[in-house]
Amino acid sequence: MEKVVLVTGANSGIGLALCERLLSQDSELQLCLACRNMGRAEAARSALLTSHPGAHVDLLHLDVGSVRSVLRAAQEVKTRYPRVDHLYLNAGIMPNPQIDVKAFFKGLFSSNVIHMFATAEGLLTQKDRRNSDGLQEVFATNLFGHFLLVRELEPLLCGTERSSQVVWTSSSNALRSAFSLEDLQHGSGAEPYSSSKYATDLLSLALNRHHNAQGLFSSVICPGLVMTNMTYGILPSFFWTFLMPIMWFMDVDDETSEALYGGLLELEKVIRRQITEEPDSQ
Ligand SMILES: NC(=O)C1=CN([C@@H]2O[C@H](COP(=O)(O)OP(=O)(O)OC[C@H]3O[C@@H](n4cnc5c(N)ncnc54)[C@H](OP(=O)(O)O)[C@@H]3O)[C@@H](O)[C@H]2O)C=CC1
Ligand SMILES: CC(C)CCC[C@@H](C)[C@H]1CC[C@H]2C3=C(CC[C@]12C)[C@@]1(C)CCC(=O)C[C@@H]1CC3
Repeated sequence: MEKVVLVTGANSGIGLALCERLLSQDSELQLCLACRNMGRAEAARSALLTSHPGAHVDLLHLDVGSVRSVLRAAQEVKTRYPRVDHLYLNAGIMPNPQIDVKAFFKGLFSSNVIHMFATAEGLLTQKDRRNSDGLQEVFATNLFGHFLLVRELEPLLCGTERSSQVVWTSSSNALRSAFSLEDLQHGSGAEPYSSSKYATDLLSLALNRHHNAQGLFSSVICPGLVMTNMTYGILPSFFWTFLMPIMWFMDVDDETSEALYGGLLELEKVIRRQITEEPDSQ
């Protein structure tokens, strides 16, 4: 049976790249691009069909920052599909980002430099505002609209014979220090993005607690630093050209992960030898 996969914010950046990858891995799936800007959604669909002719790619209008739009879109999904196998909650915004240049140069010469480049902690603030539903826009878009979508699609995600996966695009910029239960929407702080991403991580945990028994499994991913409209909104592209080599230099993960892999293979050899040489104690 064809898998039904729905991706929010699928018309650009990470969402569109994800759709490309999904179709490369399974050309049979029914892919639904859930987007706010339908012009860009059409263009994304054409691009996907050019690289994957014959693929099944649908469009759905969804503004995750609007409660009415989420309810309407969820209703539409229920009429179109019998279930949703994978739900990628990827749409996100970081409005009016400001960089604290002083903190950046201070961090550059501190022992905290890698952490600063990896998480942007202490570097970034945003200017948020209330939307027409009376919610803080970053919270509404990055978290609450998606929460509502999951709630509305529960019948298609839970209780079916197969399990379903909900995957959130979170961030290394998810900061506990930015989040408060007393101010869920981060109306009074200057780090709504970090707060919304930390809340995303918490919500994913809670969804597992509430829904694993019904076959819904939630997880978060952090894509690292990716050049998209979001990052080009933080600094203009020529800046990134200069910064990228430093970013690669800072990225120790590949090397460390390879070293870990090698270490584990060595340990595996030792352990295997040990259990074949030692008599079973039981
Ligand atoms: N780039 C990076 O380095 C990182 C990004 N992320 C996360 O990745 C996700 C994707 O961002 P990225 O690809 O970088 O940036 P882009 O700006 O390229 O993509 C954001 C996507 O979200 C959509 N979107 C924004 N607001 C809404 C809305 N109200 N309703 C529906 N869709 C909406 C945009 O569509 P539209 O055309 O309508 O604007 C666009 O498709 C975000 O959640 C972001 O926080 C996480 C870590 C790092
Ligand atoms: C002042 C300038 C010369 C240099 C500033 C560097 C910063 C622009 C970047 C350093 C770490 C980056 C980062 C992000 C944005 C750009 C930096 C702050 C993200 C917050 C982008 C979106 C995410 O979700 C996570 C990223 C973490 C690292």
